[in-house]
Amino acid sequence: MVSNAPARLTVLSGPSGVGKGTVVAEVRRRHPDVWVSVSATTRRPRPGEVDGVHYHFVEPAEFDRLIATDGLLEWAEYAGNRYGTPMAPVRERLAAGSPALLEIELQGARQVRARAPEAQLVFLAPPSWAELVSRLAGRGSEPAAVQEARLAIAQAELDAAGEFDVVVVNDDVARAADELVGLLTAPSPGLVPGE
Ligand SMILES: Nc1ncnc2c1ncn2[C@@H]1O[C@H](COP(=O)(O)OP(=O)(O)OP(=O)(O)O)[C@@H](O)[C@H]1O
Ligand SMILES: Nc1nc2c(ncn2[C@@H]2O[C@H](COP(=O)(O)O)[C@@H](O)[C@H]2O)c(=O)[nH]1
Repeated sequence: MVSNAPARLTVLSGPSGVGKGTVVAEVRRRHPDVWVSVSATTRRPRPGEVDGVHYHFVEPAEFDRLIATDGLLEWAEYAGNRYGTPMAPVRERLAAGSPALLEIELQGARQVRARAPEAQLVFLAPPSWAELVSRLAGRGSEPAAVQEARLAIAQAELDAAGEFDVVVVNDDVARAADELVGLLTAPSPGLVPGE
């Protein structure tokens, strides 16, 4: 199963509210051995989010330090906050021959492509624009102005779907998770980013 798959770095990207976190949670419910990177962010935690589990919640100065010490595989400013993938855990996973999954936005996906061209880039798309708007509003985790900002970014992200190796439509969580599991288990060459 997933734990026996060859080492591969997979990026899951897609607009805010499309369901990336939901689909990854379903994949991990079925396959707890799937390893997902925990990002660093300057965003404040939402209710229920746990430091070190959902994100490493850091102050801007600590994020500056991570950048300055080349501690991030990629990072981006998104809707007023910064987000980045800690480099060391990803390198350790891949060097040990184990796959790694990143759930990140478009700018970060582009940086991974430039730094690790063999990475598999997967775009999660909504079934429609109206459904994306409805999911983001329905989640209710951001005020209306922040939802608007995220939707403005989402337009550009949807336009970039063609840059990805695969597009998975999240019309149904179970079906999208099936597809993602298939991609995570597909054969690929090994890879250690930054080497
Ligand atoms: N296939 C689906 N059908 C209906 N609702 C869904 C589906 N997938 C996810 N959702 C719902 O959409 C909302 C947004 O999902 P989620 O938080 O996983 O999105 P996300 O892409 O991780 O967002 P962000 O990038 O902002 O973190 C949630 O309320 C979730 O329950
Ligand atoms: N470039 C990166 N993007 C990341 C990372 N971790 C998460 N994200 C993406 O940011 C947005 C907003 O996330 P939210 O939790 O505030 O809703 C979303 O698209 C995430 O996928 C990262 O390390 N690098």
